Amino acid sequence: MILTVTPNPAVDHTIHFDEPLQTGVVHRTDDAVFTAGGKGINVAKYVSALDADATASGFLGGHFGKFVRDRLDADGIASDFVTIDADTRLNTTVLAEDGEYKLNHNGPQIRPADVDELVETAQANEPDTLLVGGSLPPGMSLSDVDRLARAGDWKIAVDMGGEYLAELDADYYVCKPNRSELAAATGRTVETDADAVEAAEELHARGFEYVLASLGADGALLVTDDEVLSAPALDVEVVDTVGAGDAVLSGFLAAREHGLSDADALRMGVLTAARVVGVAGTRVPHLEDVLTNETRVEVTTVRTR
Ligand SMILES: O=P(O)(O)OC[C@@]1(O)O[C@H](CO)[C@@H](O)[C@@H]1O
Repeated sequence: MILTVTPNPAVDHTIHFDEPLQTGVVHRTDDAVFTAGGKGINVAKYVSALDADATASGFLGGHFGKFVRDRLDADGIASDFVTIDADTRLNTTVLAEDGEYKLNHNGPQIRPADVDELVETAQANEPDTLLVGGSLPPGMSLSDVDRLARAGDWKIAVDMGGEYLAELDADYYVCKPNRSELAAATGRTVETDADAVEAAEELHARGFEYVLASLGADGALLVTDDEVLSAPALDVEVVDTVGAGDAVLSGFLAAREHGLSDADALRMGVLTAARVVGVAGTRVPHLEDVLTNETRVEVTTVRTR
């Protein structure tokens, strides 16, 4: 079972305008979607849709926390959250004619006792893989993530910003940086595919067993102990890119739960992301047939190591 820990969940509010945004103007629309979000929660939703066993955990509080909990229940996603006194946040994505605006709140204050309860919750669930996804709310530090990593006999995956990846200390199974997170984690400039490979290999050398880099329209890379694999992105219509990186990691983790190879896990990541970018916000698209019925993505070996 995969336990996904989202320290900083959110109600994701995705709102669409057919015009460019302007200051001093009231823009109005009928097109708004509210979903339960936060990177770990998205992974729980996508992994469950990929027929792997997942439970969502983390901190929830207030009305938005109740919304997230109720939505997960309604969608049949197992959950085991720590209830906090402060309010879970609301994150807004504005899709306008002039682009995609992402507005994220830093989140509620977490107390040391909340972290203790989270560690106990993780231990009680006895997952074989524990994923920590997304930003850390005020009051929670990277040493708390290392503590979670060491608190049980599980493989630990992280879907966190590059500035976090640079500082983590425990032994990690997999991390999933995007291009800018690769740059932030390594201090390198990451523009070309070759730059991405070198930065991902540097992270692997720092102790991540797998580095799964999501590169948007350029697909994804997987660095393993033995090789560097690459998979192109599918050419699909993009509604928005929210949750795309979470989808790449979800495909990878679900494939590992199903006992698939490294190449198939990378392929499943890219195929899952191709479906997720086609729906608004972090809604879950149809994913059951992702590996069997989809055009096969050709995975190539960039280099053996
Ligand atoms: O502020 P964070 O924790 O870095 O990111 C949170 C978030 O933007 O990421 C998800 C998409 O990946 C959304 O569901 C959510 O709103």
